[in-house]
Amino acid sequence: MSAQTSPDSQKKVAYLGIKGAYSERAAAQYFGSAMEDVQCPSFAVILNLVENGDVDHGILPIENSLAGTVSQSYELLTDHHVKIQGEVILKIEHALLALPGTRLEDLKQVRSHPQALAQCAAFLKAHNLEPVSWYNTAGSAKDLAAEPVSGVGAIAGADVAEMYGLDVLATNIQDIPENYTRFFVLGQQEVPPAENNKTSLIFTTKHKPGALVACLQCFAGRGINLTKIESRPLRDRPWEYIFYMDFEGHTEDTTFQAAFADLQEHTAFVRVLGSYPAAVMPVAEEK
Ligand SMILES: O=C(O)C(=O)C[C@]1(C(=O)O)C=C[C@@H](O)C=C1
Repeated sequence: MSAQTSPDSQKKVAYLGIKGAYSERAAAQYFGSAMEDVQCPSFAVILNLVENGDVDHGILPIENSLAGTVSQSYELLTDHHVKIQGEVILKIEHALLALPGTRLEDLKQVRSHPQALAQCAAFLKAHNLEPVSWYNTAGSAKDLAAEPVSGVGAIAGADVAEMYGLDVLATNIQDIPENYTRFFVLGQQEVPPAENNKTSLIFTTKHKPGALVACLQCFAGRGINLTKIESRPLRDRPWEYIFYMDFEGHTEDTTFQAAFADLQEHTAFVRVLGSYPAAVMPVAEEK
């Protein structure tokens, strides 16, 4: 982990990887220049830093429109007491990078973050390339440049090639051109309502027939829109599940408060992960 020095007024923001990583771009999209980078080797380090107040914010990828949920992120949000304060949606366009002079047909292996490898599965298969997991997209490019290995490429954003002295062999190699990752902005405190809010919460049901329907009805019956639902196994209770849900609204809205009070009657455990301003989808660039 390394922090780059900057004026005191700037927010310390922890993200996975190094300059050029998608998490760094998401952070820059959200905070602009008011940010001091705290580069982290894993998502777990980010959560620890935020929870202990060692940074102001953390950036955590939560789901990708192609590869789905980043399950480790949900597990970390369950285990750590932090608040979701915002969300960012970033368009992800992957490129295949390699050591200068390498041709596509020279490559046998490609390194990248598992999420990026999953998003480019069709390209890798079509070119008979073996995916190799790396801690971060930009990190896989930097490490390849620092310790060159022939026959190995890296998947990262195309502009990362220039940063670390690599060639771009192919661009837009994700399975579907419209590829987006949603990130949470984490902090320690709740944030006040903005114009369009969302609230994320986790709960377990009372494990009886209709329990989940009753939970959903607390919100549906009050006209509160559900925007995401996800279930994960409870690690210590096989075949029981924890539910992650995102709703439109803020915990300070009276309707939301009524729904939440009702929900507490139907759940064995419930926790609000945070209310935050909803992100806007990036506008498609003119071709
Ligand atoms: O490796 C990176 O650059 C990251 O920021 C991580 C991450 C992820 O875990 O989803 C972020 C966005 C992309 O979807 C691929 C990788």
